[in-house]
Amino acid sequence: MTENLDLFSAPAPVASAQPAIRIKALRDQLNHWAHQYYVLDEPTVPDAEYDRVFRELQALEAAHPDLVTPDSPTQRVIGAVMEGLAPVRHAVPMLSIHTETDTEATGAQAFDARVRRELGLTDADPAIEYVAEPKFDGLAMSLRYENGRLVQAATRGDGEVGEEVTHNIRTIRQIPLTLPEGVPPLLEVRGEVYMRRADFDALNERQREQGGKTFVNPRNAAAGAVRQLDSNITAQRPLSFFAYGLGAITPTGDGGPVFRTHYEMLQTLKSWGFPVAAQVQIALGAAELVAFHQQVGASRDALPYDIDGVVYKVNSLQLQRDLGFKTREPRWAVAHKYPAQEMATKVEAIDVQVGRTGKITPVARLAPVFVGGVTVTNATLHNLFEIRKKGVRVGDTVIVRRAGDVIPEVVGVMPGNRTGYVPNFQMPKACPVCGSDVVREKGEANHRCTGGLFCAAQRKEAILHFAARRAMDIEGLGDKLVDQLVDANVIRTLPDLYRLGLTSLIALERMADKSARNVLAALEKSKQTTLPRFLFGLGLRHVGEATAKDLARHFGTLDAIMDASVEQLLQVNDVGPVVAQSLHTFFQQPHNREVVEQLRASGVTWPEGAPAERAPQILAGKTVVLTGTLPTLSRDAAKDLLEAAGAKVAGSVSKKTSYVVAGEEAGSKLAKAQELGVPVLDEAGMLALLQAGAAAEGAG
Ligand SMILES: NC(=O)c1ccc[n+]([C@@H]2O[C@H](COP(=O)([O-])OP(=O)(O)OC[C@H]3O[C@@H](n4cnc5c(N)ncnc54)[C@H](O)[C@@H]3O)[C@@H](O)[C@H]2O)c1
Ligand SMILES: [Zn+2]
Repeated sequence: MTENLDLFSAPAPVASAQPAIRIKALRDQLNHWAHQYYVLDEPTVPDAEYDRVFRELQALEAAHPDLVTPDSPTQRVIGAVMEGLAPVRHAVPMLSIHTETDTEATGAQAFDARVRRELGLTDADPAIEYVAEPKFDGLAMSLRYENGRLVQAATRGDGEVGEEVTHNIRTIRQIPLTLPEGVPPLLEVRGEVYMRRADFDALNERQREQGGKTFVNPRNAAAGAVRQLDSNITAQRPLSFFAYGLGAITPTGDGGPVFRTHYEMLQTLKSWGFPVAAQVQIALGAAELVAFHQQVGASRDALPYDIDGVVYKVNSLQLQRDLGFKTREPRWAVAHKYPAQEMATKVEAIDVQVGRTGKITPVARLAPVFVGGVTVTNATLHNLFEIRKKGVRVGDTVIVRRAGDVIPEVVGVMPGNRTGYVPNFQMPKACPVCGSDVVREKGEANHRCTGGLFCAAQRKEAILHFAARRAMDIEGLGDKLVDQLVDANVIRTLPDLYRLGLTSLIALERMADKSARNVLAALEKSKQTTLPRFLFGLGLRHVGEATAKDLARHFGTLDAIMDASVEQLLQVNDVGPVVAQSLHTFFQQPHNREVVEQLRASGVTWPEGAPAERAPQILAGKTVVLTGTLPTLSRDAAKDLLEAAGAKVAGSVSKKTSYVVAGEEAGSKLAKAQELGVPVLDEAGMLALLQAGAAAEGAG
């Protein structure tokens, strides 16, 4: 391997000196990589590197035809049969496709010119009709149907002999198991098994969370899934299929050819229930092939699956027969690639980034590399475990993948490129943005900053959460305004919200005087709240509305919660070790306590109660109806308070109603209460009742 890699990094001088030696070295290298790629489903170099070495070998062999041997990778389809899978001899060989490496226009023109020359056409003859298709990045599959039933599915293997994978292919829902009546008695449909990008990302995310093996790319994941011995594993890997051709076929009826053109064949396969890509289209002459290449290239990122190029095929099946085959590829088709989605480059440093929810993501700073159509200088390493598993260290040459709009990631390390000792990457102990402790919870793969409210990286998300309807309910404080406030550095921590003045608001772009006043009024109103809302609003990890209520009921006061030990927190309903530890860590951070104190100092307040066991259930068994708009409390906040005191909050007034709490524009419910003689309270009256009742109960 080391010897191979020396060659890989310093090809030129050897090449000129000893073509025979160089040719042998290149073949060994390609065979080695192909074994990892096709047999082990574990490529160790990007396709672009493989292709580059492949082209070098092709060029050398072209210059020294006497050195060409039939076993050269340029002369045969590479592949093998995995142990445990039965070999299948293909009735019609499954070939490769010649790759046109020229630029957009010249690639298609070169192919068209070659086809015309081989068919003996002159400039006077009309343009040739082609079918242009996406080149799906998966693995080739041959599906054999006898009398309309799927009887065998086989991989390409070395083109002559593939692997039987029928048991696995049956788990793919897109592949019909039976065909409509009237199909040829023997029919081999060929196409590509692939994995959609979203399915691939979800699969890897799942693997990452469970600490399992992640896959380098969708092609690799699909190949691995298809070549399983246990079809239960395949069934858990979401695979898809596109049909693009035929193998053996017995003609129906009169024995004449079943199809005249490739396009007609694809349309028929579609009508029989096979997925055929919507992009497939007829193209007349080189010009339309070029247009197709451009058009599909422009929409490549938007496709839900990876393609590595497009394929041009002569449409007429008669012309295809006339053109025939070379050793490893048909003369009537060519693949025209796009810029690679995986490239090799060097890791110059590893930094960390703090996300909006505090997640700390290690990021590789890269030597700039052109991949997936853009220049990439950063790629995610996901988390510490992924770094360890892949063995990435600073200075390594790594494989970077950028497909679609997905953020670039490091998928692996090129083997054998490290020359000296390089220390392993370590997670920082303190958040690089705010300096708070960085922790990793038990059973979690990700590290997080505990800075929460204090951490600038988490500020926007934290403010939006705090202002949410179910939290502090600050009307008018939405996405755009929060972006503006944080970007202009007007708000750095939550307490800054309550320091907002008219001038600083109006200074913001597109902020009218009226809306500024509304925001200030909403802020003022939000100060009267409840403990569960306040707790929920702090956006503590794992503390949703229900947990916030449980905590408030159990401890009664915020101070009791902040000072609680992990053991004490564990006493609360539904609070497990993870939540207890996370809460405890949060309130141990001086920054977080300070934020809470400042909020209280700016006037945020709530009625505090006693711990749950002695909670004053002064309204136990009473029904209360809320109606109209209260001056300071929102409906939800008032409801929380009443329920905490044991009341049932009902929607309509009846004889059984104990109290009606009425605000402005109370309307018919107020009238009904007066009619039935039910006591009516305003907000102040309600609060007085709750406090007086609590005091009386506490004394008694
Ligand atoms: N990274 C590595 O180590 C490594 C090793 C070996 C090979 N490779 C890669 O494998 C590829 C070489 O493979 P190949 O010789 O199998 O050829 P190929 O994969 O480039 O082309 C032939 C294949 O294209 C597929 N295909 C997709 N869409 C198609 C369509 N519409 N019509 C027909 N066929 C379509 C079929 O599966 C067919 O077998 C190269 O891309 C190479 O980089 C990589
Ligand atoms: Zn931080």
